Amino acid sequence: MKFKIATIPGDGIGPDIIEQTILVLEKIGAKYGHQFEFQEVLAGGCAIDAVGEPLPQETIEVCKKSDSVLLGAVGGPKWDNLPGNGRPEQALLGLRSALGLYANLRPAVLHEALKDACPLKPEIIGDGLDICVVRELTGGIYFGDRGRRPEGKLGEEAYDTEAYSVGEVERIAKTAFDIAMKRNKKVTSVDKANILESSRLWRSVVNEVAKQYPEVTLEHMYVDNAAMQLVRDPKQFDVMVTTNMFGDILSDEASMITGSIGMLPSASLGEGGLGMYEPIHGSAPDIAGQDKANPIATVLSAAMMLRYSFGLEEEANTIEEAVTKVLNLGYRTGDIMSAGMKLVGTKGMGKLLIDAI
Ligand SMILES: NC(=O)c1ccc[n+]([C@@H]2O[C@H](COP(=O)([O-])OP(=O)(O)OC[C@H]3O[C@@H](n4cnc5c(N)ncnc54)[C@H](O)[C@@H]3O)[C@@H](O)[C@H]2O)c1
Ligand SMILES: CC(C)[C@H](C(=O)O)[C@@H](O)C(=O)O
Ligand SMILES: [Mg+2]
Repeated sequence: MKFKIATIPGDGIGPDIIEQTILVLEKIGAKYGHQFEFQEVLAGGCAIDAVGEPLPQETIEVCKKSDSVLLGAVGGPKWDNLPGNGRPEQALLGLRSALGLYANLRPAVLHEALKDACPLKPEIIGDGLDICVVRELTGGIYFGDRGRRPEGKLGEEAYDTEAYSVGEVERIAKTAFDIAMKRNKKVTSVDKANILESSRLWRSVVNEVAKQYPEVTLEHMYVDNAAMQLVRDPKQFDVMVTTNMFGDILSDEASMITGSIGMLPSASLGEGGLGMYEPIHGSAPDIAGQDKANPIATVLSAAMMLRYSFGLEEEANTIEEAVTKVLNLGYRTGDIMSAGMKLVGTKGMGKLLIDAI
């Protein structure tokens, strides 16, 4: 089969990890007889430098005409002093919103071979850890009214607003329950309903949606407690569903369950088949262009693309099995390195994965 993939390397380590992921996809294409057609487009800081804006219209058009989007990362210190709405990170929000990608799936799975890289105690890890964070992605405080008042005057204040509609909560709750039905049938909804009105609405809508899923156990948890419980007893979680900002923070925390933020992939999905796939980490300016970045989170995001956008389950499994195989052989990038293991760079890890496929 033939698939069109828009690629957005972006900034920092983005080009390093996307290069390896494209090579992995090409290998999958050769093995299974698929043709992946890649079209690279600009977004983020590199787009600001090239054309003066973080998200050129052409990028949105190319993404909309593609079968899916593969993104590296955007942002970096070079653009840190730009005003909020001109920053590289706005490209991400613009893409998520323009493509209607309201559901962000962030699976945190600890590979058996990486138990040593996980900072949690062996008795907490037990026989392994596997949590799926379902993050609402096109609403909440990221997209609410914001500004300064009175602008530029003495005593100026700044504000950001969190707002959620019933429909927005309903659809992300359904996504979470559907995923839980295919996993261990437990949903933990994370909010701050002891303070926020938007969270009180969130909680009541999640309770309503839960009635359609009698087999799933629903639990509500305040976000501060959830942050603590993720470290104290992560095994209590199966699917965690939460707001845009809480999901951003909790998924970085959950990434340590996997051993490193360089291991955690994501899929951003909407109503149609078009999805955007990206690692949850950022552009890691401290290691950019040094052949040090772990490409596995991006490679695993490509596996999610094959599964969710293209329906290529076997091909997705092949990528995931290749990751497991290479880790079992003892190869590690710096972020997941531990005693006695073999250190490789971004390119070396990419080559090992391709050979394993
Ligand atoms: N999706 C995205 O494009 C995205 C996500 C998060 C942050 N950002 C942006 O990235 C920039 C840097 O942000 P930050 O430093 O807060 O977060 P970051 O995720 O880029 O880096 C945090 C730490 O994790 C390490 N790290 C991240 N990915 C890694 C990988 N694949 N392999 C090995 N180590 C890795 C980095 O070296 C750094 O020490 C900022 O401009 C931020 O806005 C972009
Ligand atoms: C860079 C930033 C806008 C982005 C977010 O907060 O959504 C990132 O942290 C992520 O997790 O994808
Ligand atoms: Mg984040």
